[in-house]
Amino acid sequence: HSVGIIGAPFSKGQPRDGVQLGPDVIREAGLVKKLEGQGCVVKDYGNLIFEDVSNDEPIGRTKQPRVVGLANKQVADAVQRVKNDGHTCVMLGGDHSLAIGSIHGHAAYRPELSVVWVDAHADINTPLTSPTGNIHGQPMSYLIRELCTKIPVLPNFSWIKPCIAAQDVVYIGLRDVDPEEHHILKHLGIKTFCMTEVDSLGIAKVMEQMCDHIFSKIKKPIHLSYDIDALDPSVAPATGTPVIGGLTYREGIYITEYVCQTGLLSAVDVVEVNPKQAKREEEARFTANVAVDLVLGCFGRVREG
Ligand SMILES: CN[C@](CCCC[B-](O)(O)O)(CCN1CCCCC1)C(=O)O
Ligand SMILES: [Mn+2]
Ligand SMILES: [Mn+2]
Ligand SMILES: [Mn+2]
Repeated sequence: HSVGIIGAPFSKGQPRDGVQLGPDVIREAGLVKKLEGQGCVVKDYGNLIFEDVSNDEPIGRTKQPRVVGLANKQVADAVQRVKNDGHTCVMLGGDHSLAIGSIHGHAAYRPELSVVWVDAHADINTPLTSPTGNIHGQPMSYLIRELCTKIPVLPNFSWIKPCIAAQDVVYIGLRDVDPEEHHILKHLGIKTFCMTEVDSLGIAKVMEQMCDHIFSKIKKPIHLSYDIDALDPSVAPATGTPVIGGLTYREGIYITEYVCQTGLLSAVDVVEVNPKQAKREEEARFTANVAVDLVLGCFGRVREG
């Protein structure tokens, strides 16, 4: 595997300080050395440098639109460049608003994508349905073609062209979905495997049925967007919006191993690691180590040795 890593130290899609430290704590947990140790060729493109935007007043309830729009344009260009250079792209967040740029840049390189969204949350609020105005709860609404009529004009967002079809999206791990989001998921008929289905089917069947769904027509490259809060807080405590009843470490890793063996993984985001949300230092380190293990699973680490 040839891997290109981009660090995106960005936090303005949500209100809690610390998630901008995610890329460096994940690197400090040995990501590059461990990938090389399992035979990957790794190019670390370093961290993007995000300019601040002064007077970034909310538009309606939507917070920090200008700095989020600007940052995601940089992410989109960087991801497209990593793909053009021939690597599978690993984007280290930073908050989940960064998926706007990551998926947009990936789709610019490969227009036909399937998106596997692993998260406690659906992140599909529109600016008008969001209860918080935090854009990390909204990224999918800017990307899914069928929602384009629901998105108001926002400063620094005009470059974004919806690039994903609802039928090419699958969710795994949902357990904290806002009512308006649930309406959107149902209305668009988006395939979801919430935690109830993970329990009733088991993770192996979930992955089989997920692939049946996204590969039902043609096999498209996979964009895996992995929010660390999909995992149970006992496994990944250092994150901004923890929700109990999450994926076990084994289920979380199984998802990455399964996606790896499809041979179709083209880009992966690992987001919402926030060391400052940990009660103790070792919780931050533990969460970073789990994030590293998820990436290793994406690139061929098998637990049998
Ligand atoms: C579920 N939607 C939330 C959370 C989004 C999490 C983003 B992620 O990237 O971490 O997945 C929360 C909305 N609730 C907050 C508490 C009161 C009820 C609404 C939102 O702010 O939209
Ligand atoms: Mn998320
Ligand atoms: Mn989440
Ligand atoms: Mn469901």
